[in-house]
Amino acid sequence: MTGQSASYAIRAEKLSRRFGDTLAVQDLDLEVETGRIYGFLGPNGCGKTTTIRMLTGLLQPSNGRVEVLGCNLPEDAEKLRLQIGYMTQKFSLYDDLTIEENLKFIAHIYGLTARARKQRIEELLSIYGLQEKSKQFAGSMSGGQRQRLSLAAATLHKPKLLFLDEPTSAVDPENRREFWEQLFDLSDQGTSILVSTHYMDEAERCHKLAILENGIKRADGSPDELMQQMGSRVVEISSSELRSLKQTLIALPEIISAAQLGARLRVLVKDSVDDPIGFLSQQPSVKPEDQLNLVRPSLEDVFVTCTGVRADSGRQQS
Ligand SMILES: Nc1ncnc2c1ncn2[C@@H]1O[C@H](COP(=O)(O)OP(=O)(O)OP(=O)(O)O)[C@@H](O)[C@H]1O
Repeated sequence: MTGQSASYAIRAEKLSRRFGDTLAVQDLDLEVETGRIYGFLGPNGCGKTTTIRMLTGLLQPSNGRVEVLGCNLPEDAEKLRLQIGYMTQKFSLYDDLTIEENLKFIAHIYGLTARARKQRIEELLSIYGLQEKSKQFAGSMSGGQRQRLSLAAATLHKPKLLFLDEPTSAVDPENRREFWEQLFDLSDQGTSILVSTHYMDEAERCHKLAILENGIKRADGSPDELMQQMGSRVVEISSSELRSLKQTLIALPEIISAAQLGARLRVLVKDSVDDPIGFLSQQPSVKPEDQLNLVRPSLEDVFVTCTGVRADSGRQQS
């Protein structure tokens, strides 16, 4: 790949990976700008981990080209190693070492001198609010603390690029929010971040994201761009007969999905319908007293329009 690579932390062209008969990742083109947070949004099994492993140089692609921080992979994987941080889905630290011992161990691996090690560990314990717990065994920490320790370990060597594979799947909403504040601090300091998730609220925080399904990128862009260009419009219907209304509407070819939200039915209508409210009002199952409103799309609507499934379930939407 040539030109413009300085402004991109990651560039991939036609990246593919096959496992036997399974095409886990298929012809993925990707551009992640330096200093930005880029998300992979998709259900379990859509190829997020496989892609991340190829981008870190840990897994050889079956096809395609990858350039990460100016290194061509897989040839330059060793050169890249010290410049990236990788937080995997599983807690990969030692339960029977304390928080401080875990960080010391990682610092040894990165070859920090005793002085640099002490200074950096103190800094990390403070950034991630772990000073009071530094002598506690990692195995006895809460989900949120483990996650903070994992982030401290992944950033110990101040990597330019950070890969986070579903980093918040085991933590509560408050810890998730705090975790994202820390990611924005890192991004503000110039760190590029690639994060995979199946949470809509997390995806919406990314500067840009790619929606993945069955190893294929269905759409990419900023959350706003994706919502503006989604190819459908959203109508919410308040009615007394939501269950039967839903069944009749989803049988229409113009309707992408209809999902009940409390007392309302959220209906995705294809863009080919000029006047979605007029169209729905004419349906015999919609009663004159029903209330119909055109509403702002959410990222979940984008996801359903692109894939026909919900990101957090993998099930077919109806
Ligand atoms: N080492 C492997 N051998 C065989 N198949 C694999 C291997 N790794 C991944 N796969 C398959 O590739 C597909 C994508 O898996 P991948 O783990 O990348 O998805 P994912 O989106 O990260 O989901 P999850 O969050 O569940 O890990 C799946 O069908 C999976 O079974």
